[in-house]
Amino acid sequence: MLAQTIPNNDFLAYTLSQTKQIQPPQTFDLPNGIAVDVLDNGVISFTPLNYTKDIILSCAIHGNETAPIEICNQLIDDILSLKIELKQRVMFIIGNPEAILNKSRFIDENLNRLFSGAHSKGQGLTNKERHRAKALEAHVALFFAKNDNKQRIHYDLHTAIKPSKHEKFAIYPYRPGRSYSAEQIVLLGLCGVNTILYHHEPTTTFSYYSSNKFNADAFTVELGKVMPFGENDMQKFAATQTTLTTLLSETNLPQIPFDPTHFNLYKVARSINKHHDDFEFNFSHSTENFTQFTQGELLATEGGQQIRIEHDIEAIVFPNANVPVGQRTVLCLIPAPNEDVT
Ligand SMILES: O=C(O)CCC(=O)N[C@@H](CCC(=O)O)C(=O)O
Ligand SMILES: [Zn+2]
Repeated sequence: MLAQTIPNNDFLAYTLSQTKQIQPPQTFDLPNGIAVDVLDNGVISFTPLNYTKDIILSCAIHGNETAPIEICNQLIDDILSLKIELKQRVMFIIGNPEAILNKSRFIDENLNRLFSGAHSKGQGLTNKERHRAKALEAHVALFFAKNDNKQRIHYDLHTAIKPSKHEKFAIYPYRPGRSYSAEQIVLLGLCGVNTILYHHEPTTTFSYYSSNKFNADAFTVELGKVMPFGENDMQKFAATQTTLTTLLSETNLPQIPFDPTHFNLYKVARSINKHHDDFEFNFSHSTENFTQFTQGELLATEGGQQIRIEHDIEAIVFPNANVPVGQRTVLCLIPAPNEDVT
């Protein structure tokens, strides 16, 4: 039965084989009593009899970010083949299967700019990413709706286009009125993620959607640099894989106090959006994420205007001039050692 449903327990291969002809939702039980629901193409949930957390692990919101896909597919295989004794309810999402097949970040539009209803604004539901964003929002809403007394967690796993001075880092979505979670930052640290960026405003990303709409402990987690399938050094992700396994298979997590000196803590000072087609950075294409600039330095030009560094020192992340007008070209960061973490 199981072998027929997901051959070789390879959910990625199964998902990629289904992009043209999507099967209706399927439900079955594992021999250890875990209920498995294949809810949509690339969406699968596992429900143990008793649990305390509702966890979402998503990957391939950008189709060419392969390491997170390999990590999630391995975790799914480990659950299906009973190597992991699952103690928490979990839903895995392979975000954009068609972009995976196309080996590209997206097909028509950046999926991670289409959440919190952005899919239906402006031009409306006119392409596959817009439909997918709407469908994924519904899956998240249904998954989290089942319980309102469990801890909700969503790690949206990515890899970055540029190399980074801090290889692994997480974006903590804007959450006014809620302190940051020490337990979660410590857990990210165990994943090898020792750099945190506190976002300063609402966004249309997947992690912000889960954080804002469902009070989830949600993060965009950047695990390294984008590589094609077969070129990821999986040793670099061993701590992440082990810690996510612990998250899924333990009832109680290790109690480690949060020590801010173990982390690089930044907050977003500003997000620089593109206003003109001629937007250009004043630094080389090979500049790494977290490169620092000093006050007054010229960062970029567009429409005859100069954009300069405003604070004493700002570090940049995700520079990308090749985005549509209106979208983010870069985030400028300043140190944030004293945010409210409890
Ligand atoms: O390396 C890059 O330029 C982009 C990597 C990436 O996909 N990052 C996410 C961050 C989302 C967030 O700000 O939470 C994205 O740009 O969608
Ligand atoms: Zn990404």
